[in-house]
Amino acid sequence: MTAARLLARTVRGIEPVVADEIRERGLGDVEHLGHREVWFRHTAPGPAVLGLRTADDVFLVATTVAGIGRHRADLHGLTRAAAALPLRGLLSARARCAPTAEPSGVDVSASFLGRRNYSRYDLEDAVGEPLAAALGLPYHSRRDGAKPPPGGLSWRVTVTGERAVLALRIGARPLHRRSYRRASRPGSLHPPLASALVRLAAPPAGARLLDPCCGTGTIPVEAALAGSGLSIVGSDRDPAAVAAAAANGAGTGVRWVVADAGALPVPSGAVDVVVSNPPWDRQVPPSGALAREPGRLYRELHRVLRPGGRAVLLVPDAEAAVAEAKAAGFALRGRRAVSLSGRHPEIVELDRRP
Ligand SMILES: C[S@@+](CC[C@H](N)C(=O)[O-])C[C@H]1O[C@@H](n2cnc3c(N)ncnc32)[C@H](O)[C@@H]1O
Repeated sequence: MTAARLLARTVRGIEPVVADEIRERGLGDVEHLGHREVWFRHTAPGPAVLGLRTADDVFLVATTVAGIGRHRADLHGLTRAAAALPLRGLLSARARCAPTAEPSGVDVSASFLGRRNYSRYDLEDAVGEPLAAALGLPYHSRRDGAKPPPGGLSWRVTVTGERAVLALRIGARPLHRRSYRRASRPGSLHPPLASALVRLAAPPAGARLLDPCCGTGTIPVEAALAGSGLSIVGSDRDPAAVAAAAANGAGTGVRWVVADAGALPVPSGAVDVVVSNPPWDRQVPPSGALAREPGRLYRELHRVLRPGGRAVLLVPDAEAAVAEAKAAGFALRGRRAVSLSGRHPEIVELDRRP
């Protein structure tokens, strides 16, 4: 049996974390990592691929097409390739992963790097129209900001250099859209990134995990859903944020607390792992003790963590964070830059020195 090629898309900077999750869950053999992409293969992919928590979305690769330059005429090659796709095989592979009702239509989302003499909508139409015709379904263009109705077959075209990749989304909606998200607020963290932070912290089964600036609770909820029987507390100084977190985390067993991260109601050494994205200046400013004295966070984390405990934090200024963490008694284990919505924060991994 020929293996299906799959493509997981994610946040720039956490591709290796996604690759690890794919391997660990036995979802396939990782082939290579690209810009926001992880390519893998599986002989018979099943519904488990939709359980990937660190990916934004997962697709079946339909084909790759060379010779897609910067001229509009170059799109003809893509149109011919889309019209000739072996659709039956693709659709049955998708149905094995995600049994769905009869699709309502076809939609396409495209992206490319570099200057081109066509728009992303031209690219989408070049693929969407022949695909819809071959499938006997209506084509729902995204031109002028139109939103395709739910229940369609969603395709993705990515052009890098002169190579286009055409792929079919497996799930009915993007994986990053979590069904637990009832409440959102400014600064809510992208769930796959929250999940990646938890994986980097690698809490052992039954560990005590704390997010002292939990906002709407994305990190504690992702940690709870990862399912290794953790004992999790999410706290925040803002009661409205804690109420939102409690709504998002209903039924997860996470304990929610209103507290200032500079003076946590937690005994010394009572925490194994801290995972958090502390307040960012422009988005959600620090308040209370953290506004008066930013280094206070690291001293308080050092106090509540047991010796050898770990903190994984997403911070806007890694240089400043690492300096403060070292002064408080942490050792730097690693750091990696990520790109998200035009911003470039860093993940810093810290070990609490004994
Ligand atoms: C970037 S947001 C966290 C977002 C969160 N991860 C989510 O997904 O919603 C930072 C949070 O820090 C909180 N915060 C600001 N100052 C604080 C302090 N002194 N103690 C605890 N929380 C604080 C804010 O209320 C805000 O909810």
